Amino acid sequence: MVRNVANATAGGSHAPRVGVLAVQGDTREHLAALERCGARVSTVRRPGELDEVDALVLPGGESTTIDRLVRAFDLAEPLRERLAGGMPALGSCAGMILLADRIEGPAAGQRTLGGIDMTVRRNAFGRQVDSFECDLDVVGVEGGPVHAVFIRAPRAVEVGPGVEVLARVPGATAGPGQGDTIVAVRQGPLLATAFHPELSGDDRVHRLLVRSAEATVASTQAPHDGR
Ligand SMILES: NC(=O)CC[C@H](N)C(=O)O
Repeated sequence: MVRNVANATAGGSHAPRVGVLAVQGDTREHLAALERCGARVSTVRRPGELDEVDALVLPGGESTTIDRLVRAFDLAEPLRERLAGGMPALGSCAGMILLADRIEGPAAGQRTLGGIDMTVRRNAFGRQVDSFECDLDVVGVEGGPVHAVFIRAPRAVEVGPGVEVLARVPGATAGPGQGDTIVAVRQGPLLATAFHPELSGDDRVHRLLVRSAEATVASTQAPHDGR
């Protein structure tokens, strides 16, 4: 049951509205995590719904399918514009791929929305560790490591100078032949994780997004309209 906690943020200011892109992939767990962080939430399938949100989660799923569907729903250009315009966003797994400026050896015709200056490799952990879990220290997340669930996850193989690396999986965990691998990054208001933060019952990664959305909303509100 989804609870309305719209007034739960400190100072009684309006809680930000955070959308979850809902064309394919897992949305329910993200919506619940965002609500627990004090956001108002909604699903986004159309450009008009995108206009309503202050921030957006791009969930995991299948990045080629999500790419096809956002284009079919006329969402690709509006999404690119919002991302380029500074809307805070969190991309998880397939969502991380969508936020990447480049894919290594993309599937035929596959495009991304872009926003983060990095190259990602899809299904980067090979068969041995197709899916795995581990505890990771994530820069900016306080209170100990995050339990990270990886499902046919990508990794960043190259990041530009403006990209902050938030987490790496040690080579020993990532599997034979792998060095330390970049699995969480931030560039300005855009966050991406190769793992699924919505599946661990730990809302601290979502909280980073909601904080960023609160800051964006606060900076665009007139000084005296917060009552
Ligand atoms: N869990 C996921 O989101 C998997 C991502 C998927 N392997 C892709 O390339 O799109």
